[in-house]
Amino acid sequence: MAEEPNASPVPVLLVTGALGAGKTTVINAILRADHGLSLAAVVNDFGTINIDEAILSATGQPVYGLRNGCICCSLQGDLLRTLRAILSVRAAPDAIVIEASGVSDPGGIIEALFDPVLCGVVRLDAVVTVVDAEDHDPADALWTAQVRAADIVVLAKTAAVGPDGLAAIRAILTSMHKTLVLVADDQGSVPTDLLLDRDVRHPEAHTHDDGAPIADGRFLRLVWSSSTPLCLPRFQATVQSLAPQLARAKGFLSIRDRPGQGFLFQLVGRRASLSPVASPVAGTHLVLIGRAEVFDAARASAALESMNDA
Ligand SMILES: Nc1nc2c(ncn2[C@@H]2O[C@H](COP(=O)(O)OP(=O)(O)OP(=O)(O)O)[C@@H](O)[C@H]2O)c(=O)[nH]1
Repeated sequence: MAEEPNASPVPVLLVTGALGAGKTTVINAILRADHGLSLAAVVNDFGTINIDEAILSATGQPVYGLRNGCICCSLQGDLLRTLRAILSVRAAPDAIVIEASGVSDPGGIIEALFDPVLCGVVRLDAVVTVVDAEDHDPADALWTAQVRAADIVVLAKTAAVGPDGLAAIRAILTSMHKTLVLVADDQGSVPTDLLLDRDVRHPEAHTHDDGAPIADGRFLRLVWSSSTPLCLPRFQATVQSLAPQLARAKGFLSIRDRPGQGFLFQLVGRRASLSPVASPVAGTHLVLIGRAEVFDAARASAALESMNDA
């Protein structure tokens, strides 16, 4: 592969959901959105004609089609080959969006992404499950598997259901412990700040962005940086105290007891992780996205600052 040995793994957004739920529509909106990132999409139609590939190619971002199979089983080898091809171009994309076919259990794809060859060069960032607000079957095992795998649920076709219908599907998702639920508009648009890495990969764009509203004011973004290496237990305690207010958080950390080693921190839904990164990290740079109704950006910023108190 052509990428530099020390480059950080390219984040992968895995988009899953039932047949016809609205996955391609959502990916189309992600590829077209004004985030300034270069993306590549991998689509997996369960048929011989790759319609999704044709639709998404019109976005101008590179699209790679996997034909006539199902990534979760027979196409795993093809997925690995395709990801390697994407990463072998001179400038690797900022992120890769993979559309699973509607008949896929995302477990197989998630497993494929942890392939020993791939896991140093790509990193599963989030599983996004698109749910048709009008037409869904919570008794269906595949639907349940797709929703259970989700870090983020995107509700599509909500205009077709009234407030009661929306409340009903929200109640089902809440009972499945899905806390991060976004509502797509008719064009499939959702706030890409919650899905993509822009703030972390291009931090210079948001250094003075404390509590800025995003996504029609439903979320607030806080960017916090520090040149002082963090004390890990204090960081963990602070994140734990803030987590109930947060929809998403991520960033690069340097930790006092691990000089020279950078870490990537991720919080999505209820899942938090800290993983070492190959490239060196200068200081700490965090992006927190909180739910506007509960998130106090000033207090969160003060809590983060106090981690550096002697
Ligand atoms: N009215 C309405 N139609 C939608 C919305 N999202 C998707 N659709 C329509 O629903 C149909 C299926 O949408 P796709 O985005 O192709 O769904 P998909 O999940 O990619 O479908 P498969 O790849 O076949 O599994 C298309 O006709 C879309 O135009 C929405 O929010 N509102």
